[in-house]
Amino acid sequence: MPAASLEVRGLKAGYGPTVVLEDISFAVPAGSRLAVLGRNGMGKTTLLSSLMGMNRRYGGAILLDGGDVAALRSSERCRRGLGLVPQTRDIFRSLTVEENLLVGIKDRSRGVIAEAYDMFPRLKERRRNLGWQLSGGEQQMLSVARTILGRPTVLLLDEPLEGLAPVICEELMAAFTRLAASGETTILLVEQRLESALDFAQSVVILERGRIVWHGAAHTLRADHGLVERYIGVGGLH
Ligand SMILES: Nc1ncnc2c1ncn2[C@@H]1O[C@H](COP(=O)(O)OP(=O)(O)OP(=O)(O)O)[C@@H](O)[C@H]1O
Repeated sequence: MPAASLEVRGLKAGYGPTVVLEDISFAVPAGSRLAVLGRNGMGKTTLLSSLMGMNRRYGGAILLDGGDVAALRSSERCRRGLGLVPQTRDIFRSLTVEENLLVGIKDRSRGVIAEAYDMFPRLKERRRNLGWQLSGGEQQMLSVARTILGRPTVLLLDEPLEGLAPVICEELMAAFTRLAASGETTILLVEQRLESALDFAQSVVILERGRIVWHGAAHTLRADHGLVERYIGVGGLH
């Protein structure tokens, strides 16, 4: 399946009675790469979980290739092509790498696991290891690989580089870039490492207190240190 477009219109969402996101609107063309930036606690994770239908929505539309999925439950949104790699790296710690991948293949044949091993050869070497025996970087690769085996047409990545060594970050970013280049997945990346996010993304939205305060091209943000200091913090770019 080719990548899908994503359009969010007037999304208002939060947790129980607490409204976190207000009036969120943006569009991501099919096959493109968007970075979602902002300081801690500004609503980035809430945005991704709201797109997946994992918390409360008060209003607004979420259009996947033009079809509104906002009223659908999470499992149905997954079936329609949304895939999330959560910040918590949710792998099964007591299952092997291969067993974790089998969970991700949905109704496809076991052979597709080779795709995950092509993407991250390290996982093949460790295929009989249990989840808890993996390093943080390997756990993240497994979490990403498992989501990708579900063939998402829009992939949501929540701070995939958090706490990882630079060499592992490079390996992950290279894999995301290859994935984006395949034309099969539109990618939304939430990331604190600004340089990596701007190297990867074509466009950017910046969240502040649950609202979009800036939306534009990655190269425009990179060139505007004043903007970076204002919304992301001093030292964001080197
Ligand atoms: N389960 C929850 N119940 C109530 N409020 C929550 C819940 N999770 C997050 N929030 C609140 O929502 C706001 C946005 O949090 P969120 O985690 O989306 O921000 P973030 O930009 O992803 O931050 P970080 O970079 O620290 O992960 C914060 O004020 C937070 O306290």
